[in-house]
Order: sequence, then C-alpha cells, then structure tokens
Amino acid sequence: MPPRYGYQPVREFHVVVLGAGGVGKSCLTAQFVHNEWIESYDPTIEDSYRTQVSVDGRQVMLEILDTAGTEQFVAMRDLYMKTGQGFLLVFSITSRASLQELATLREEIIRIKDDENIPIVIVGNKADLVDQRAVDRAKAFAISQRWQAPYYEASARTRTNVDEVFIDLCRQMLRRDDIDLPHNHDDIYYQKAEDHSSSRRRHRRKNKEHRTRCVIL
Ligand SMILES: Nc1nc2c(ncn2[C@@H]2O[C@H](COP(=O)(O)OP(=O)(O)OP(=O)(O)O)[C@@H](O)[C@H]2O)c(=O)[nH]1
Repeated sequence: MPPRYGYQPVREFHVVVLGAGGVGKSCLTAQFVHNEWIESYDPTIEDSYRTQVSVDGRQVMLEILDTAGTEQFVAMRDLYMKTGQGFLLVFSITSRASLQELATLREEIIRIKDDENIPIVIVGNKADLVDQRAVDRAKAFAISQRWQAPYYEASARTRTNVDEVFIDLCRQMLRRDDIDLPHNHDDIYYQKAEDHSSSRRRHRRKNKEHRTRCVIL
C-alpha cells in the first residue's frame, strides 16, 4: 500500500557503541539521547535506547546499543556485532591502550559482518581533558584514514561533537541503504509529517526508482 499524503518514511537502524571500559560510551549515548551528563562511573552491562532523528530532512529511528567495555562481557560482543548496521568505535584521548583496542574490535566487526565497508565512526572522547591527552590527534586521524572511517574528537562532558558522530553514522547508513538494492524494506514505516508519536505504519517501499533517486542525496 503506498503511503498516504502527508506521511513520511522512517528508516530504522541498529547502532552499536563499542570501546574499552570507561572511555565514555554511556555518557556519549546519554548526551545524545537525553541531553544528560553523567559524572559517576557505573560500568554498563548493556543498555539500549530508541530515539528518532532527522538527517538531511529524512526521518531515522535509531536503536542504540550501549555495550559493556569490561572484559567479562566480551562474549556478548559477537551477538551485538551481528545485529549492528553501524558502529561507533570509542576510545579516550587520555588512554593509548583504548585506541589500540579499537583495532581488534574493527577486525572482529569486519569478520562477523563479512563486510569491509560497514559504516563506522571513530570517536576520540574526553577531548576536554586537554592536560591528560595521551593520544596524538594526527596519529588517531591517520589510523582512521587507513580504516577509511571518519574521526571525531568529542567530549560527552561539554557535549562537543556528540550529535555530529551519531549523525555522521546515520548518513553512512542511509547512503549504504540507498544503494543496497536487493534489500528487504520491511523495516520502513511511514509516519505523519511532524508527528513523532509511536503509531507505526509499515509499508513495503514501492519500487527501485525511489531508492536509486535517494543515492543523489
Ligand atoms: N572529562 C570527561 N569525562 C568523561 C567523558 N565521558 C565520560 N567521562 C567520565 O568517564 C567515566 C566513564 O564513563 P562511561 O560513559 O560510564 O564509560 P563507558 O565507556 O560506558 O564504560 P563501561 O560501561 O565500563 O564500558 C565517567 O566517570 C564519566 O563521567 C568526557 O567526555 N570528559
């Protein structure tokens, strides 16, 4: 059934936030979803959030999984990686080891997804802790270039680049989805324009023409 006049499509994506323990994954996610700063450190087991954003005029529903960075929960990572369509790889600019951990995570994602071009954004968090910087910005940038992923320095504390990292990932996932023609579009639903209520209307997208047109965006 085609969408009714005044309704807009909402794309839905699964985002997974990964990185070593204490780098600020939960704080970045809480700032993005709730505009909330968390001072205390309470290691995460697993938290999921659902939030809708507008990206270049397109509505995107994000299911965000904030994962545990501590070793004892690594067994669950395979499962997260299987379901993720986009990944935020977070390290802290105050810890060289946390950047090194990202290499392993990235390799695992590529192996599990069997996809070298899976949408990824690299985030150097805690950029406000200038005096404690241990990772050279140029070095982190060079690594991200080698991985062909954008690099942002962010601060969950000052809310610097928080929206930008999530929106960049959304753009990558949208671009990816637009050119992924043999895709099952069961997860598209239509929503009344400017109505962000939870009433969901699922429709199959009608034809390839629309998808091809979206590539230009
Ligand atoms: N100064 C500063 N502190 C931060 C920032 N982001 C997080 N923190 C602090 O770092 C600690 C850990 O933050 P979390 O967001 O819980 O870290 P996490 O990566 O989710 O940790 P795990 O749940 O163990 O994986 C907390 O005390 C935060 O207040 C930041 O951008 N700047």
